[in-house]
Amino acid sequence: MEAITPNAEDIIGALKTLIRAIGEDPDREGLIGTPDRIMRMWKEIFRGYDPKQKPKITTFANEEGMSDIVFDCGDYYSMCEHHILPFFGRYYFAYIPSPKGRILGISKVARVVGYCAARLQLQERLARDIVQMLSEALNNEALGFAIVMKGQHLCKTMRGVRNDGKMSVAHFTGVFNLNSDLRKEFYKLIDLNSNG
Ligand SMILES: Nc1nc2c(ncn2[C@@H]2O[C@H](COP(=O)(O)OP(=O)(O)OP(=O)(O)O)[C@@H](O)[C@H]2O)c(=O)[nH]1
Ligand SMILES: [Zn+2]
Repeated sequence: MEAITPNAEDIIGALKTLIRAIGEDPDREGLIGTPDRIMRMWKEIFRGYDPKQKPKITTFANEEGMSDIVFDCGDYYSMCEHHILPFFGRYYFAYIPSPKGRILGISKVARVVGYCAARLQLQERLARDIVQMLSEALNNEALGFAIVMKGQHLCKTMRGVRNDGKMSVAHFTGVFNLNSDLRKEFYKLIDLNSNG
């Protein structure tokens, strides 16, 4: 199917229609700039569709042949594909480099998380997209990846079922799948990094 690339006027017109649909006047002073603002905001929060904004993932030769667990964690913000409402939370990531391969520049994990999250997502798919992109950057030579994503979905808190909206996903590859001791070490690192 051919991609539709509507022009700014069409997008602003569509947003005005939606604003009218909720019973508002898109031409009143407070709302006059809103469609344009949403259009610019979507460019930013959905930059994950733009290949030009794909982060460049710096890697280094693993000169010492290390195969320790490397851990990183941080926050993420994404949008659920069912309701286009935010879900967000903490991610906990680990990998074990190939002793003969390459290692990741560690800030690139957060950059990849941010890029993959900037799409209409499922929390489950987001976890896999992150691992896939980082694994490919290491020529799929790393020994294994682990990721836990905790998330709060506004589509479960501010509407619908209206409960606390918490969801967690854990995804493992390679040695993390094969070795339960490694998974335990990973969960210990999550505990160490969860308080304070
Ligand atoms: N597995 C998964 N489900 C999600 C995610 N984000 C939202 N959902 C769920 O997607 C489902 C969509 O269900 P539908 O029945 O089609 O939509 P709905 O009528 O708005 O459902 P309610 O939220 O129960 O009112 C809901 O159960 C949401 O909670 C996600 O990241 N992963
Ligand atoms: Zn949703």
